[in-house]
Amino acid sequence: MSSIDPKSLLPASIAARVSALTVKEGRAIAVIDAAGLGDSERAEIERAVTDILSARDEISQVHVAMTAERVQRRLIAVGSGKGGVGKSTLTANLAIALAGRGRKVGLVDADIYGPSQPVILGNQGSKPVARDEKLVPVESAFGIPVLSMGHLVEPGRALAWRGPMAGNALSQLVDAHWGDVDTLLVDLPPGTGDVQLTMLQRFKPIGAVLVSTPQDLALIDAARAGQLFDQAGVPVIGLVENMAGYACPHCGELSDPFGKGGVETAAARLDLPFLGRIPLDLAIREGSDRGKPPAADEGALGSPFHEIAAKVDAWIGENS
Ligand SMILES: Nc1ncnc2c1ncn2[C@@H]1O[C@H](COP(=O)(O)OP(=O)(O)OP(=O)(O)O)[C@@H](O)[C@H]1O
Repeated sequence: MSSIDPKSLLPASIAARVSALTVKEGRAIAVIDAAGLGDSERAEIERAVTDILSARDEISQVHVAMTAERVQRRLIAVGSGKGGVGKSTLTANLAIALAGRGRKVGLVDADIYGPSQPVILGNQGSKPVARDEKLVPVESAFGIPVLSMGHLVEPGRALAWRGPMAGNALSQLVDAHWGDVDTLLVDLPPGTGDVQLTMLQRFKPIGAVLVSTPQDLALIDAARAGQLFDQAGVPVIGLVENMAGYACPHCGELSDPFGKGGVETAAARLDLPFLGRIPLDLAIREGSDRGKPPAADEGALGSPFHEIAAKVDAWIGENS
C-alpha cells in the first residue's frame, strides 16, 4: 500500500479536506473531512474525487470515506393550544430571523393535518426526494430547508390518518438528511393530543415556543399546551401573543379585537417568560399567502419576529 500526497492528484480545495489517500493493488481509499459541509457539497466532493482518481491508469477502484463530527442538532417546537392562532406564521418567520442571526435553521412542518409551510415559504411546487431511504428537505427562497406533509401528499389526504400513521410520517420528516442544519424548528399540529405528546417524547425538543391570541379561550388552551410540554419534560422558552392590536388600514385607528395583554398576563400567571407581541396586520396575512414572510424584509412588519428571535437565540445559547 502506498500513501499519496492528495495535492499531487486533486485540486487544492478538495485536497485540503483529504486526511488520507492510499492506493493498494489498484484500489484507492480517500478519507475526507466533511465537517460543516451540506449534503449536496458532500456529494459533489465525493463525485469529483471518484471521477479524478478513477481516470488514472493505476487506479481501478475508488472508495471515498467521509468523516465528520456529527452536527449537534437541536429541535425547537412551536406549539399552540388551538388552531388558527398563527403558529405556522410565527414558525416560518422565526426560522428566517434565526437564520439571519447566523444559525443554520431547518423547518419541519409537523402540522400534518393542515400543512401551511409550503405556501408561507413559497415552495409548494417542490417535491422532496428520498436518498438511502431518507427524505432530502426541499429548499426555500430564504435559505431554510423544509420538509412538510404538504410537499408529500395531496391537500386533505393526511386528514384521515390515525395516531401511529401520523407518528410515522412525522418521524420521516424529522429523521431526514438535514445536512449541516443545527437548529430544527418544528411547527407542531395545534392542540394537546396524543400525536403531539408522542412527537415531543420521541424527539425531545430542547425547548418550546407557545403562541396564543389574547382571547380567553385561546389562553385556556395555551395553558393546557403548557401542561403538555411539562408532561413531556420539554421546557417552555416562552409565550408569544399573536394578533394583538389591529391597525385599521383605512383610518389607522388601533383597536384590540381579541383583547390586549392577555398572553403577557397569562405568562406571568404560569411563571413563563413572555417573548413578545405580533400585531394583527393584513399585510402579515397577505405576505404569508404570497410566500413572502415579513421577517425576510427589513421593514417594520418583520421587526416583532426579529425581536422574538433574539430572545429565542439567547435562550438557545444559554441552554445548549
Ligand atoms: N399577526 C397576524 N396578522 C394577520 N394575519 C395573521 C397573523 N398571524 C397569522 N395570520 C393569518 O392567520 C391565518 C392562520 O395563521 P397560521 O396558519 O399561521 O395559524 P396556525 O395556528 O398555524 O393554524 P393551523 O394550526 O390551523 O395551521 C393565516 O391566514 C395567517 O396568514
